[in-house]
Amino acid sequence: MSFRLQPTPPARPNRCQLFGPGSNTKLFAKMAASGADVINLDLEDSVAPSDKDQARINVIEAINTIDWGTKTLAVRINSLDTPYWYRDVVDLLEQAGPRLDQIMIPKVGCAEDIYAVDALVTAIERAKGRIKPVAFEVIIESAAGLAHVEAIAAASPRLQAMSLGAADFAASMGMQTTGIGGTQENYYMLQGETRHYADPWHWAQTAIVAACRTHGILPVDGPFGDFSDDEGYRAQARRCATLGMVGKWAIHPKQIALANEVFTPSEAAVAEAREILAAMETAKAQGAGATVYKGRLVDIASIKQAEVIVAQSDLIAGA
Ligand SMILES: CC(C)(COP(=O)(O)OP(=O)(O)OC[C@H]1O[C@@H](n2cnc3c(N)ncnc32)[C@H](O)[C@@H]1OP(=O)(O)O)[C@@H](O)C(=O)NCCC(=O)NCCSC(=O)C[C@H](O)C(=O)O
Ligand SMILES: [Mg+2]
Repeated sequence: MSFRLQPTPPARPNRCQLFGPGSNTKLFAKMAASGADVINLDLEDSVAPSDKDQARINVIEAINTIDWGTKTLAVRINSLDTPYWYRDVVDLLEQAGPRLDQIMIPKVGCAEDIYAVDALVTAIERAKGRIKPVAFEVIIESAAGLAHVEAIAAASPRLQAMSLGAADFAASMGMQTTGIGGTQENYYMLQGETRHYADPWHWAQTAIVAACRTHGILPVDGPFGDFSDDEGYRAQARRCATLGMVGKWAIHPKQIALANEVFTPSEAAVAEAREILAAMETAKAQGAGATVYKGRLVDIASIKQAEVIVAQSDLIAGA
């Protein structure tokens, strides 16, 4: 371990991020009443170019007038290769009230993208006397984004969360698929006649988790497009939770409960983690750094592992 301690990410629940197009005002109240921890009002790819201006107006009005409870409230702006993004930032920062928590920056390719948005946001906050600094979340969804993921994670103290955007990522990488997340038909190894399916998103997710954990940011998995496939969503979410991600997007309300279920540690997992902590307390009192729990080794590293589970559970219980 480096002598530098690993920073802790923001202590807020981020199990499910529910998306809705900024052009579809009928969804806003339903999103506010949902069980999602984070709301992402979208100005980007779910909004047609002809609707961009109106969507921006809708979103600002919704931020200022709807009761969003204790949810983290975020807006996905347009990407830096479009003519829309600066107007998104200016209007949001000038016209949306303090209830706006976060701006999500899509298609980030390098740390300088964050620097550019940070400079604009900082200038407007100073000019307008905004007290609460707006946080950032970013989407890694291009080859460049993944190649520069660690520098991006280090780019601004505003950065709180980072997601993998499977659709744009697949396109940027030239992947032969139109699926958004999940199992891919041609990604398998052959053993005799049997196909063993592997996970083509795994390496990108792992790189994101490592960058996030290095810099105290919440790692999140992005969309799962087939919202008729609950078990497919669950399977991908479980793999992400196992890898260290804290949550996943929902692009339809039926995915919210699935995300909350997977990213809330089960009672059994929490009970086991507490038993490991107790076993290690007993071991330490006897001068031992390792002991046996249910027939397997537990040692000082097991304390940290168990503390991760207990901390996740406490965070959600206290939210
Ligand atoms: C996908 C949808 C267009 C489907 O909408 P719809 O046909 O209306 O679905 P249903 O009829 O099944 O809806 C049932 C009820 O649920 C409400 N609803 C639907 N969607 C939402 C929502 N997002 N939030 C809250 N409530 C919602 C309907 O109004 C129905 O209500 P009721 O009539 O009262 O029963 C639609 O779900 C949708 O627009 N989803 C969000 C799409 C989106 O935001 N996409 C952007 C994120 S994904 C992305 O950008 C890719 C990423 O960047 C990458 O690169 O990977
Ligand atoms: Mg995208």
